[in-house]
Amino acid sequence: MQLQLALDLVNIPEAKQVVKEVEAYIDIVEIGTPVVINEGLKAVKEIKEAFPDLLVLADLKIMDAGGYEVMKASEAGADIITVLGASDDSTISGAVQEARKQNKKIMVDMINVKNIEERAQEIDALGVDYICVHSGYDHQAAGKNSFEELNAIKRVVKNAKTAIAGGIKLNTLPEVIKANPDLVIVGGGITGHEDKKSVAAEMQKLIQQG
Ligand SMILES: O=C(CO)[C@H](O)[C@H](O)COP(=O)(O)O
Repeated sequence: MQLQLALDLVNIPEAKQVVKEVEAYIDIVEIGTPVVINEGLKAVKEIKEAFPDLLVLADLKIMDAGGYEVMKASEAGADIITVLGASDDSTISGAVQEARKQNKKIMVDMINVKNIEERAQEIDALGVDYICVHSGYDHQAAGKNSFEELNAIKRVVKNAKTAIAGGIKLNTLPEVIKANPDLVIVGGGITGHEDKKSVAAEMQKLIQQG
């Protein structure tokens, strides 16, 4: 099981500072959608250049033109790029095709997908690398999480790795670990703390203990 740090509410210098603090305890660093909106793919490029040994995920949440957008994120240095599960199969296939050409990986974000098991099965057959259940900020504000959805996709996904994101904190991580996803994505659960290093270290320790 791997740990991904999601950076959403920072500019590029702040992002570099946070990654420097926790890099020993994370496997993947995510340049979140708000960072890409504010700073562009330059944020991906600068983080990859500063931390070449970390995998960098560009959370573009692609909804259309999958091939083209994956190509642009790949040029910026992204190792993994996100596409929305709600998008058309042709968009997801286009993204996968381009990712194969560029030696990159595709994560499908299932945010707001209703028929989660059926859609996860269809998406798994398209050859994506990760399928991620995700309670976005607006769902989190309504007190929701994706723990049940993780169990649901784990029942049907045969090829892709599974991931979970959305409001995961140190106190809820043990429940997530029990469901055994391949990847746990944490944003505010790390970045919201003064001592980010200790929280990331504790999370990595819990993950290693299984
Ligand atoms: O993609 C996102 C929001 O759309 C976030 O990166 C993801 O939800 C993880 O952040 P947090 O742990 O703070 O919820």
